[in-house]
Amino acid sequence: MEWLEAQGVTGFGRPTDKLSIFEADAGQRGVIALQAIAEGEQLVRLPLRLALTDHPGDEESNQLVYEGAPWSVRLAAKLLREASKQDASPWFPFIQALPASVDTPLDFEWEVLQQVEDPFMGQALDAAGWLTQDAYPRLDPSAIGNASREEFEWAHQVVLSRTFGSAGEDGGVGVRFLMPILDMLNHGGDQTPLLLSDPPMAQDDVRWNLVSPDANDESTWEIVLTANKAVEANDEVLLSYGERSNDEFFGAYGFVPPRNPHEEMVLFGDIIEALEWHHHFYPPPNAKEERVDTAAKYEAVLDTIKEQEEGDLSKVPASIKTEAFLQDRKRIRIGAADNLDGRLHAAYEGLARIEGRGMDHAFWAIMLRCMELLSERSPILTDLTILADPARNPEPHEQAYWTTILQYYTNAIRWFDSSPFKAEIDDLLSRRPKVEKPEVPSAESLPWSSQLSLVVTFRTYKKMIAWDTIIALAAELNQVPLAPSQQS
Ligand SMILES: C[S@@+](CC[C@H](N)C(=O)[O-])C[C@H]1O[C@@H](n2cnc3c(N)ncnc32)[C@H](O)[C@@H]1O
Repeated sequence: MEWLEAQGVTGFGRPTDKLSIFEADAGQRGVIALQAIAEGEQLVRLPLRLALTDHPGDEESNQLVYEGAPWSVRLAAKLLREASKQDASPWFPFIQALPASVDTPLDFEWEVLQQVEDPFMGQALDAAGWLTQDAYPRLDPSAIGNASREEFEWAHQVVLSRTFGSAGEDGGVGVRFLMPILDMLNHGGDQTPLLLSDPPMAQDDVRWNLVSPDANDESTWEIVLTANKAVEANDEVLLSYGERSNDEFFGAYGFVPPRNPHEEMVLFGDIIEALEWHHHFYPPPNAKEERVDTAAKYEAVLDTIKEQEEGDLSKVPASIKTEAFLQDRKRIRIGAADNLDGRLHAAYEGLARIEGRGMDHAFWAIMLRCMELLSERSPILTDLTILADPARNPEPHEQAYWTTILQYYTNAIRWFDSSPFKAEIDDLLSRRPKVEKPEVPSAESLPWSSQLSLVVTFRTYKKMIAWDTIIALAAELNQVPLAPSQQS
């Protein structure tokens, strides 16, 4: 605290200030209001020079770190260089306050990670693990203060779970930085009351802004923390880490926010995979059609989508268009609240038009894909039963939530099973080629742990998204009288 005061930080940690750090049982820390706070109150001022930064123009990093290293590797290397200087580093008190370990899925047990069930999350975790493995031997010891592999892994996880980014001039990310105090705030984002498609409420209490009274004099720049709403004394103060899907919160930060309306599920790796899948399940209605004619139809649809993609991409700031971003953007997702990827809908509608199928075909096809993905995972009702089990989930609010949700999806699935869609979908799914898969033990048979609880929660939200899409599309197709009631 003395260090913060000496650095010119105001509004934090002294007995008269309104905010302070608290530590929970498991060693997790957060920020608490010591007194009532009014909406709009400016709470903390942090001089920008306190930030440990990385940006493409950082000469020291450009010299020491290998070319093409991702920002997270560069910032982790910088953190380790400062750590190695011990108390000769101006950031030493900050570095000492960083968590000794960061519990993210990168360190989870193998049996637990096998329960994730989402192949795209699995790939993302493999890629994140590989990035650390690949980076360490490529870094000269002088770039990382002679850190060991374990120390580098720690620094990389610290960076992934605690970095903030300023807005860049082109609308992308400008400078990425680690900032004392700001990094003690836990996430409170948008949250829905029950289903992911329900209207959300924002849970964050504060926001940060970069203020630059004199644009030419960086020594005057500050990060200012301001209250978004009134906060009562003794309440935890939360900051939104942004509108992200659970993949990012789970993969980089090691938690799953409750009822996140920005949750998504990947249906296909890219639009080509989506078209190949379509061709398998919905071969051309005219059996005599030549292969070349079919190929031409698919190519016409693909060209239209690619043109649209290129148009959309041209509006994206250059600083955002990293290789990882472009790869991720190819993925075809569904979100909460009937949120379909426009490319998928346009592609399937385009094919329906060319092939003379009904215009509701796209909805049928997407519903089928959701069912297929669900059929490859453990049943949602089993997961919900686990999460609603008081022996596994003793927290009363959570248990009550999962019990209500279990009831809702029990009704929803009963409703779907008696709908006209069920037989047709089952028939289509029975035509899938059989794929041999390795046997994975059920989650129920594994010892219950906080890691397993997190993984089961993560995969359950994915299944909720898929079921919500099926229900919304079925209602849209209007062949059934009513969507299931939310009441039990
Ligand atoms: C920026 S730090 C926040 C401070 C951190 N709690 C600490 O003890 O140093 C981000 C980490 O805090 C935890 N965290 C933040 N928000 C959370 C939330 N809403 N639920 C659970 N854990 C959260 C996660 O471990 C995450 O990796």
